[in-house]
Amino acid sequence: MAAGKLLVYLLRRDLRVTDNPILHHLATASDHGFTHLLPLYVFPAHQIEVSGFVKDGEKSPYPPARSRVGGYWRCGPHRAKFLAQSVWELKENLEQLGSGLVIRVGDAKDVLSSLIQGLKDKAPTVGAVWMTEELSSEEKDEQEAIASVCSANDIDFRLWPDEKYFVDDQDTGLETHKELPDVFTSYRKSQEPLRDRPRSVLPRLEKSSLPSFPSETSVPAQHHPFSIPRKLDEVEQRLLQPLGDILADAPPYPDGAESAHPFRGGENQAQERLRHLVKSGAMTSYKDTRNGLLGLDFSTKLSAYLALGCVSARLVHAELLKLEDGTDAEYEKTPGYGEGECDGTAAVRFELLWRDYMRLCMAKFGRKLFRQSGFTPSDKYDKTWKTADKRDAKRNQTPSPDEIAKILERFEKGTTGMGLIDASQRELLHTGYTSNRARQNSASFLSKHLGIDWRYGAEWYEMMLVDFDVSSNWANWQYMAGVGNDPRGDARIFNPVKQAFDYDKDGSYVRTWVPELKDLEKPENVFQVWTTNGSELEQHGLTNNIMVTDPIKRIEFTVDKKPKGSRRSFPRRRGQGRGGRRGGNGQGSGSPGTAADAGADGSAVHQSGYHSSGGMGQARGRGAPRPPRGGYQPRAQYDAPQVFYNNGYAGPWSVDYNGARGQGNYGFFRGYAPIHGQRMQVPYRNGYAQPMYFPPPAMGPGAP
Ligand SMILES: Cc1cc2nc3c(=O)[nH]c(=O)nc-3n(C[C@H](O)[C@H](O)[C@H](O)COP(=O)(O)OP(=O)(O)OC[C@H]3O[C@@H](n4cnc5c(N)ncnc54)[C@H](O)[C@@H]3O)c2cc1C
Repeated sequence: MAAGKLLVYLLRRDLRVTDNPILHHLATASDHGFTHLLPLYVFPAHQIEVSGFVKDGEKSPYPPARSRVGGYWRCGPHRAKFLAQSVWELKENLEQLGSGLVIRVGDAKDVLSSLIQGLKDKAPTVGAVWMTEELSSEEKDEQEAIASVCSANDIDFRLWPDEKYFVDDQDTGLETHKELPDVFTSYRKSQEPLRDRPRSVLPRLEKSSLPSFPSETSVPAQHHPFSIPRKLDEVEQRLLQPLGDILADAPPYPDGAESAHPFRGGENQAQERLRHLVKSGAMTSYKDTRNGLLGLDFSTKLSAYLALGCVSARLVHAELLKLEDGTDAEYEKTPGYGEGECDGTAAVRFELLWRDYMRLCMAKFGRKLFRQSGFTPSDKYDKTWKTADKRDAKRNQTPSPDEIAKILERFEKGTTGMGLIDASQRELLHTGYTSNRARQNSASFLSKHLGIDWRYGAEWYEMMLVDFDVSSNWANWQYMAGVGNDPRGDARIFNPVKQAFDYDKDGSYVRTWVPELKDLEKPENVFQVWTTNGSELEQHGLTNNIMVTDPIKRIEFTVDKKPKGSRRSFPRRRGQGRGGRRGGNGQGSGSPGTAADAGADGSAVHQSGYHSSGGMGQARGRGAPRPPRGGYQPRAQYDAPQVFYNNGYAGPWSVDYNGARGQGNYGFFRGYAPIHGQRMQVPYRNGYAQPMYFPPPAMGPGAP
């Protein structure tokens, strides 16, 4: 090996050669002084189980990579695979540039120490270690550990800013992270217009422009007791093998169900996906489709690539600019070509800013990201969570810790009896992905409806999500659990039945992922199977199904009021006309439970809670929930809640959203919400459920 100076570039979540500041610097600066470059990726033993790489007869020196609260694997099979593919593609791309990638497993500081020792007194010697800075606590600890290894060996260490985000850290206007507003809207306003914010993408690297890759024989082998296979499928297999069955008796993959995220990892795949999204018009229509639940293109599915740094947010922005400015003939036929920013592309930027914001919150609040009380200041925190851990449970916790453990298992498997939640959980289990809408509902269900420690959910997601990202996941869970930076806190609760009616009108999504329910006639039964009448249950072999006999939560969803201005039923109809489909559904005057529970206004009042406990134990609100201000806000306004309804607030509560939203829609949203309960009324006409209109009747089909 030639004499010289070697730079070790330790990659983590910057798995790309395009728009990579470190590689760009090495390829273009003439004064960095390195003759050799050793790009290094380490599968980190504390975050991903690496015992599959241990040689026969040996034992891993590292503890199992399990989560703290729920004891789950920290990285499940979907992300492990996607990560391996991304690392492999990075290796191939570096090789195409005339460089390479060394892949190792273990603790990064152990790997680095062993490399430094192995290269000691050889040429080239290790002159420096560089890595991209991350702001999460574990990654910061790792950075410090690497820095101390370097310092002990008299080696330079440098952290580079992480440039995979939308607005560059230097351009946010924040002097320190402490200045970050606690409300997203304030931060957003400080950054608008978003289209002007991102920096340009760095130029593509020329072949052979990087310092030489050291000869293979000079690079010390993986440290004991691990061995690294040379083929991608073997690496994948070693990562997956220790994980075993994630859940015993998990529902099988449903026949015919198609993953919304069938994508392979890697930066080429990311760029291909990005170009497809722009060319197909999916970016143009994003604002209208982003709340979809089934299919590939209702949303971008770029999250997993963004999380691993296979693509930078500014590259996404740059591709949108080509469409908006009409500067790339490839997009000539795409709607919106050359017409500037449209609602769809603006909404994508908006979401990318959310991602930035979650990361900045993490920087601001540090380890509070993982705290049960979240970002909430201790003096304002008064919650009690239900737990499966006997040591942590309050005395007389109801349900008991053992019962909570069973409830959690059913939540994870998707057998709660709440259709939307079960579909989402099964989709997640089988594919590693579930939509933002479904995630919000699942998180709200676990934390607010069931009152279970939200960290179980966050850890479960950490294991299962293909796109897990520490700040996006944990801060979104906090947000949904009411301990994060949602200004509405406890007042924002998603009703999964109403949400299902809104976003899965005919139940296609639930039918796809919970196939036991696919032949049920009425969506309301699909959304809560226990509401189905006895003969239909029997007909479909569901009579003894646990989702019927013991639903974890019952939400009374009454169908007994006329909507204002509504004229027709849900847009997609199967079978006969209105009367045949909606009639006699048992949800109106004859719905199960409603007659017995009829309240003063003739509609249902239902004590909703655990099937066995009859209470949520969450009557600790900080004031009555407010209706949204400023009229109906479509999702693109984002800060406006989709659903408000009571959860444990004392006293009768009556809100007329007609007035509040100013558009005359959603008039069904009124009445009393009992303590520990929710009661919703969907529009009801001639005995049939009516649609919840969007757009509002003033513009849509229900307009007078
Ligand atoms: C409980 C919960 C957990 C979540 N966990 C993660 C996670 O671990 N990793 C992750 O990337 N996202 C997470 N999200 C945010 C969001 O659900 C996903 O980013 C999105 O569903 C990914 O699909 P997509 O790429 O098609 O998103 P799109 O709708 O196409 O959005 C474009 C991009 O914007 C970003 N984005 C969108 N919504 C959000 C958001 N609410 N917060 C932060 N970034 C957002 C993502 O990078 C996404 O790829 C979570 C949301 C909730 C409610």
